Amino acid sequence: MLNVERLTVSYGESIVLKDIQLQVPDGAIVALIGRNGVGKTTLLKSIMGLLHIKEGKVILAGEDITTYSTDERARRGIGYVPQGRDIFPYLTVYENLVVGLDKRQSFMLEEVLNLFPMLKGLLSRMGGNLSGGQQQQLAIARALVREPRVLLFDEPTEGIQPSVVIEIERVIKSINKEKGVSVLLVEQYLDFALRIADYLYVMEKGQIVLQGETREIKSQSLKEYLVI
Ligand SMILES: Nc1ncnc2c1ncn2[C@@H]1O[C@H](COP(=O)(O)OP(=O)(O)OP(=O)(O)O)[C@@H](O)[C@H]1O
Repeated sequence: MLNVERLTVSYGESIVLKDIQLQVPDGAIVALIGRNGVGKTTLLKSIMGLLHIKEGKVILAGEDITTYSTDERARRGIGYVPQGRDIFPYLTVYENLVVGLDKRQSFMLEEVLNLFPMLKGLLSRMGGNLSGGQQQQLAIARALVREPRVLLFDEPTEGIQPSVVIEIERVIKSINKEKGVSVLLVEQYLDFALRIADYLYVMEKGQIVLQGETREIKSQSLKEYLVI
């Protein structure tokens, strides 16, 4: 579904991603893990077209989208739930969901709200008045209304209480199994990544240092890459 080929990205003179190869197969859940500052967010932003790519390609369903704008990538089916969630604080939950939405997509709203019953009761509440967990669910719902084929999550469990983490896990598994949405998630919460992902990539200093099927990777070797 999504292929990143030999991607190199820099901020000014400093190279932050070096020669990254990563694949999200059709219908798979892939987790990218690694310590703070190794380049995980930079990779998601590069896939989304938010950063200039120095070398390499991003391929979506066989099509080279490397030169496409962020909007064009979104239209072609890449959804993005950024770190910090980017909810509009002075828009209502409903407005946050539909802002910028095409008329064609409005019918998806009902279906998405069924995945998040909690949001149904909050539609007229201001986005800024929601808890962190509610905002995370709103950010996921907002991405889903746009019917992505592949969904990128940047640390969906960060700062979220355990009961909501379970809810988010349920939703991600459900959209993956029932809607066939492929998922790439960046995560520091190792147990969550191990529970949810079919395939894991580990990143260190801008490079992929370990990868494999989740069930085949020893959690001990993962911990070695994650402890400070
Ligand atoms: N806009 C920027 N300008 C310059 N350097 C940046 C910029 N954004 C990030 N960096 C640097 O690039 C490196 C990778 O950052 P990135 O945010 O991608 O890491 P990360 O693995 O997602 O970390 P975290 O888990 O803390 O979000 C870091 O050294 C960071 O300081």
